[in-house]
Amino acid sequence: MVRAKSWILKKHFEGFPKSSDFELKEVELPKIKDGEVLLQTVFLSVDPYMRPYSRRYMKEGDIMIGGVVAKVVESKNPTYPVGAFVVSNAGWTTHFISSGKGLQLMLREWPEKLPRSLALGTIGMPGLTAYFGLLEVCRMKPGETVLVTAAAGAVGSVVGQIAKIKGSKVVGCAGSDEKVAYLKQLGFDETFNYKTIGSLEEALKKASPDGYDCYFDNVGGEFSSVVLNQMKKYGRIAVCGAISLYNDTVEQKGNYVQIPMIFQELCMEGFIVSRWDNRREEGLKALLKWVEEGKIKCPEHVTEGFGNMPAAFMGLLKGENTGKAIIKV
Ligand SMILES: NC(=O)C1=CN([C@@H]2O[C@H](COP(=O)(O)OP(=O)(O)OC[C@H]3O[C@@H](n4cnc5c(N)ncnc54)[C@H](OP(=O)(O)O)[C@@H]3O)[C@@H](O)[C@H]2O)C=CC1
Ligand SMILES: CCCCCC(=O)/C=C/[C@H]1[C@H](O)CC(=O)[C@@H]1CCCCCCC(=O)O
Repeated sequence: MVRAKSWILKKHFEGFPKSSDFELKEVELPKIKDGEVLLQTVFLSVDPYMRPYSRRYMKEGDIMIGGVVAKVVESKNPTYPVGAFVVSNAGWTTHFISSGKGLQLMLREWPEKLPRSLALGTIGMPGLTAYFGLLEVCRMKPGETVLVTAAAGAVGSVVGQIAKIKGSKVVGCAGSDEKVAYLKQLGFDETFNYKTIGSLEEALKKASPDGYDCYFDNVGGEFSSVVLNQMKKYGRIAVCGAISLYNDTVEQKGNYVQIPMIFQELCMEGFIVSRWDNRREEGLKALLKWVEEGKIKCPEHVTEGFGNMPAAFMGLLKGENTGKAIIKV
């Protein structure tokens, strides 16, 4: 018999999450039936969406939502033999039983030398978000100037690197001098620490005096209102995330967007990466190829130990991670 440990949402978050909002529970899993598999989690992901998602879609007592990489340890389903690795939205749990529904076998061509954790980051959901957000929503063209926020994170670091591969100038901002230095190593052309600049308007102007063709928006809020006035004519804004707002208890009142949108004839589009589920394999293969060619580097911030998941999640929301935040069981 296998005992599964799971992190439960004990109390809905009010403002910034607290340790007491989570509870660790242990249950004995039943024997698997025909068609089922028993999986052992190897890596887990913490992502910003878990904060707004929990309020909208979860109830107290539910297992925290999230993606994992897991290994098949018992199988009565020939599609998932013992030893196979899968990606699944199993949530914050060490073991689980599945009928196979929702399991995604890892790419057959996954190279031995690449950490499987990348299937939760650069060669997974965040990498696909960068790929489709930049190429399909921003419709970036060579020679254009791209601005990306939360640039040292899982999505932002890939956006910047794809934009360089595709021949644009990239401006990235992040919340510490170490992160900003790292962006330079990734090949970003201009970078700044948004927490230490005097004036955001001046920092944006200095980085690109002619303005921006594309804005890959990971943070939303006041920051993005300022960016709107620095967009070039016919600029495109991919509204990917709004992490600066996720922990708010009182809704922020921002500037209206219409005037800059009309004068500059901007296109602003929100998106969820699952829109391109039918092109998932194309995106993953492109990302894997760039990683293998050394054109995309894959920073990771790995926390050891399943017991540290709440701390890793809160750390992500505080900006402790450079690259993808991963938990190694
Ligand atoms: N639309 C979609 O389908 C998807 C959207 N997303 C969104 O993309 C964004 C980035 O996600 P992801 O790459 O996984 O996370 P990251 O790895 O970028 O981690 C989050 C980062 O956000 C930054 N941050 C935290 N608080 C603030 C704040 N108040 N203002 C500005 N920055 C802040 C921190 O970096 P720093 O130190 O620089 O502040 C932190 O490291 C999120 O908004 C997320 O919701 C992600 C996946 C799919
Ligand atoms: C205001 C919330 C913005 C969340 C942006 C974000 O980070 C999205 C991440 C998605 C990721 O692809 C994996 C998910 O499950 C996240 C989506 C969560 C909300 C989906 C809602 C879809 C629906 O209601 O149909």
